[in-house]
Amino acid sequence: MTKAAVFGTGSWGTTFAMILAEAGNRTILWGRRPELVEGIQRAHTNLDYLPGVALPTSLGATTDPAEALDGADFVVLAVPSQSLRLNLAAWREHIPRDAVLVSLMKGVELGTTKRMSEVIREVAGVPEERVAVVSGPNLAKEIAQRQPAATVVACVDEEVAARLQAACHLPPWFRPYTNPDVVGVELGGAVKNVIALAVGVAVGMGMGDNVAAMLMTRGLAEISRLGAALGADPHTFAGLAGMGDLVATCTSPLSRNRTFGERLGRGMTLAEVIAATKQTAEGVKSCESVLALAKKHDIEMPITEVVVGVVHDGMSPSEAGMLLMSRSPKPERYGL
Ligand SMILES: NC(=O)c1ccc[n+]([C@@H]2O[C@H](COP(=O)([O-])OP(=O)(O)OC[C@H]3O[C@@H](n4cnc5c(N)ncnc54)[C@H](O)[C@@H]3O)[C@@H](O)[C@H]2O)c1
Ligand SMILES: O=P(O)(O)OC[C@H](O)CO
Repeated sequence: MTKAAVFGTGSWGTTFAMILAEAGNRTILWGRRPELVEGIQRAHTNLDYLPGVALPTSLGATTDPAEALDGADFVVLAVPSQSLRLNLAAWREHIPRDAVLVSLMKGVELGTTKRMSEVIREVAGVPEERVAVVSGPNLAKEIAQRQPAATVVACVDEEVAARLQAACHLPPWFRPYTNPDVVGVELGGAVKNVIALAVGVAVGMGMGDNVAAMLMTRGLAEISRLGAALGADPHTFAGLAGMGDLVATCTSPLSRNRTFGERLGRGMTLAEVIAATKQTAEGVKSCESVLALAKKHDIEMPITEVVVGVVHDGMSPSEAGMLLMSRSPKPERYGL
């Protein structure tokens, strides 16, 4: 039987572990906090991240990385992006030689501007054929409540992608598609969080659907421009990991990124919003690394730029709106 070790007992790590367990894989969750791990083992609940959700009784949990990794075929990583490097360095000695490392994370590393699959390859010392990414319109809470969802499993090795697809295919609940375009799938997931912050700010300011549609569409243009510079397949951005995830995240009140932006748009200070945010809103940190990555490749990302301004540099939401709307007029496909 295939074994999956899932690192991170947050909302998505736990939900994806539920899928893997119910799809018939021997699945174990690694978590930092003994009381949370004990709740999963004994009461089959994760009260902090998925209250009211009954976890499969077959789903194991441990605080010991060596126990989680022993005999694992898939090592699934679902910790906050900025913590991956340090965590993985502590786990790597226990990772089985042939295991496939799977990123569920949607961020870009600060400082290095590396995507999560790049960090994994570097820290674990594994070739790209053994690194996969899962990304798509996957709001964890909806999936944990057993609403249907689809996702994308990306790996340059199509046989590995197909194996992971089979491992997490759970009809009629969870439907994974494969895609060899790791760069595009990963970028779609990371950059949509930045655009969701922008949409949230606009919603918080009382703006309507025209503004949200404008930001989403021009946001997709930013994602596509950056993707083209990094060698992604442009078709990926029209798919689930591109437009699909952008729409889900920018329109759902369940999105932590959109909610974060909405609070800023309503006039809360950054410190107040951070204090009110209990879970990971990756775009808050990744907006800076995405912008740095864009600058490295000489790509214009005006929405990302004002998100960095509002979140980190004291720019007011109305100033950000003014800046975007006062840019020189251009053909729609400018820069694409
Ligand atoms: N929640 C979703 O709907 C969803 C869906 C798809 C992808 N993702 C992505 O999955 C990743 C994980 O998100 P999540 O929603 O599960 O986050 P979460 O905020 O719900 O949980 C984060 C988990 O990481 C742990 N953690 C926090 N800091 C840590 C550290 N320094 N070292 C180790 N563990 C640490 C927390 O205790 C918690 O278990 C993110 O990159 C997110 O963008 C989330
Ligand atoms: O809650 P968010 O904003 O982190 O978004 C969650 C998922 O990435 C949606 O696919």
